[in-house]
Amino acid sequence: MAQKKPTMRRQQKPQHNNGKPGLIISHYGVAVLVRFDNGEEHPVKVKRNSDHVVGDRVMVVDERVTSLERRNALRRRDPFGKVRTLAANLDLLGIVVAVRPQTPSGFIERVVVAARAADIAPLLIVNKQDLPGTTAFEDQLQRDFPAMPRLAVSAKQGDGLELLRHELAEAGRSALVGVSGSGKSSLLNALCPGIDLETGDLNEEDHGCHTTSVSTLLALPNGGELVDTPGFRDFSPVDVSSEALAHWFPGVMSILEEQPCRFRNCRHRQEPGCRIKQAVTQGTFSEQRYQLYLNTLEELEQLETARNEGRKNPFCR
Ligand SMILES: Nc1nc2c(ncn2[C@@H]2O[C@H](COP(=O)(O)OP(=O)(O)OP(=O)(O)O)[C@@H](O)[C@H]2O)c(=O)[nH]1
Ligand SMILES: [Zn+2]
Repeated sequence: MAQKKPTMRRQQKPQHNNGKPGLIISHYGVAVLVRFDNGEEHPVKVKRNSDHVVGDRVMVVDERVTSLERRNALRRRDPFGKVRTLAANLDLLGIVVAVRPQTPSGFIERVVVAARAADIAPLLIVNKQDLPGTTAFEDQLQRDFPAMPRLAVSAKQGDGLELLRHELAEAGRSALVGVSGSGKSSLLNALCPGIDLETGDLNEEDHGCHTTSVSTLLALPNGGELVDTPGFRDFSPVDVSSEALAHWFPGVMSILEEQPCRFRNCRHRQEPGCRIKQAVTQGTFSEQRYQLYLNTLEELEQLETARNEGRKNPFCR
């Protein structure tokens, strides 16, 4: 069948009314840098609390940015209860940890839950291999997260970077998360020589120190893209239903695959015949991790109750 000829009106429509498709590659708080599909890059103003993030496919019409539908997004609740989107359309999430500064207990578990629930593959990146104490730290990670893919690197000395480059190229689009000072910016600088991201001298007293203020998407020389996000000390997942939590929580499924709980909808609290409670009693699931599971479950249930009652996020201060 002959193709319908485009009308004159369509042909004459000015470019800016049609909108220009692109990708957000940097976020500056009040503006985003968009790489348009024609290769041009321009900053475009956005409202300070707009939900546009790095990795968003966008349409820009008359200097107004509209984010298109996301495949996924990494979101967390900040310490004030506000939901923050960190990046969109990710394939892999690198969780950067190091022997110093210590990653707070539960941080990795909660990031893993958020990543898995958003269909983003988590990868533990153990940085600062050059520091003493790393071997013992790695042994602990192996005991705590036996099923998690893990890579040992040193941004400073270059160890493991070839393998990391390969993983990132294979993955597609990745983001790095980790506590402040774990070395995310240093890793980006090492992987992308010449970008010169600001790195901070570690101040042991100032746990809240931030050296990264802008989130950026970088094209890696060997393939793949990487988003740098600011560091934070806690990671509270938001896009996980309380019912699904156990499914994503590290260490739970391997127990339930051996033998499930008596009740299919068991939340692993006080239900009779609960395999997770049993595993805690037998010492095969740590009491500390179980507490973390219960706390996260409680938080997610509170969020759901508030949502169902049309109330505001109960954690907002
Ligand atoms: N010894 C050693 N120090 C490192 C390594 N990687 C990073 N550092 C140091 O750790 C400190 C923090 O590094 P950054 O790259 O700024 O950490 P960050 O995770 O980006 O921190 P935020 O931007 O605050 O989130 C700096 O003093 C780095 O020089 C490493 O492999 N070995
Ligand atoms: Zn159970």
